Amino acid sequence: NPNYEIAGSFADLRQIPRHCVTLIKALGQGAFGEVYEGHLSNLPGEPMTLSIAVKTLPDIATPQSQSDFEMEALIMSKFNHENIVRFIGVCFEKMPRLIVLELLAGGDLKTFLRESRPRWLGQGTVPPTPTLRMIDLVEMALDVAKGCNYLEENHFIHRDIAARNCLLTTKDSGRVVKIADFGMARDIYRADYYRKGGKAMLPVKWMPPEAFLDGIFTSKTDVWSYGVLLWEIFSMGYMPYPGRNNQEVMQLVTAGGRLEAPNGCPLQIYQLMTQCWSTLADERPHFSTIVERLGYCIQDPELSTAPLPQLMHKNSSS
Ligand SMILES: CN1CCN(c2ccc(C(=O)Nc3n[nH]c4c3C=[N+](C(=O)[C@H](O)c3ccccc3)C4)cc2)CC1
Repeated sequence: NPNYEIAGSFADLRQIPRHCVTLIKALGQGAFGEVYEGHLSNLPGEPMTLSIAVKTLPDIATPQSQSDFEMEALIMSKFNHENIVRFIGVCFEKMPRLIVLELLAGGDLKTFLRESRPRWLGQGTVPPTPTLRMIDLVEMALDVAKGCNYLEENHFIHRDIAARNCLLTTKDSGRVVKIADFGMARDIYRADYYRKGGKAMLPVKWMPPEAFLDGIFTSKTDVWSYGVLLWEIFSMGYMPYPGRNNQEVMQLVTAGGRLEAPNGCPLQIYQLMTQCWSTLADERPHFSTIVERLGYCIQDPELSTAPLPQLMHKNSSS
């Protein structure tokens, strides 16, 4: 499994002195402990104070989750790409242990999409905030595709590409989307996601048949998941296969069923999604092809200037 090529030990991780890190406020509940916004200052040779994100491991963590935590840091420290969250360093000298990462202040992609739906204000949809345009959606899709292409080039299988695992630098225009969670790849690396609750925990709605039937994972697995992420983006943050549970989705997909085109989705985007969902893994495009095709979409004036369809219902739960 190519992911085992992650060599190096934890000693290689950049250690940051604890006094350089100041926690400001909680950003959200991580899988381990809290994720905080913070400041990094007084680093030798670095006069500036940096805004950072800090993942903490609670003192009461088990030895297993301590090594999970270290493994996640080791994985992220290997990457160097503008569409993957930057690893800055670790503070393992005392509890709580900290992983210091680039701050992405816009929050996660799924929440952003749902918040960006034109709002329903009685007699019609009047967007109080400038709503997104089609080109914004294509640019966000292209950001994630570039990050995925980097992972594919480096023979790294992510295993959990989904809008919930991507973060934005800002909600405003000029936003950049980055892949920011490597928890699934880490669990598999430690070969113990069964410890984590096994099948019930698997992101079935983002997985191809060979993955949920036979446990086969390759970069073509990530391509299938990326197709579902594309569907998430162009549906403005819907849960895929609305109204169906994991079991029903597995039956539907193995029988050849696929997600339908989101309302108003450009044809060439939906065609790209369906190619990502080819039953035969080898028929799914490489991420380099996906990057190229989305690049053309951005150049297409027809598509990129199209307004988003006014979703004619409230911000429903789906
Ligand atoms: C009004 N809104 C409310 C929400 N708000 C936020 C909400 C969450 C965040 C946030 O978690 N930012 C992060 N920056 N860097 C990392 C982050 C998380 N990381 C992690 O590693 C986390 O584990 C992670 C990874 C992927 C997705 C979620 C969480 C690394 C920022 C703004 C903006 C303003």
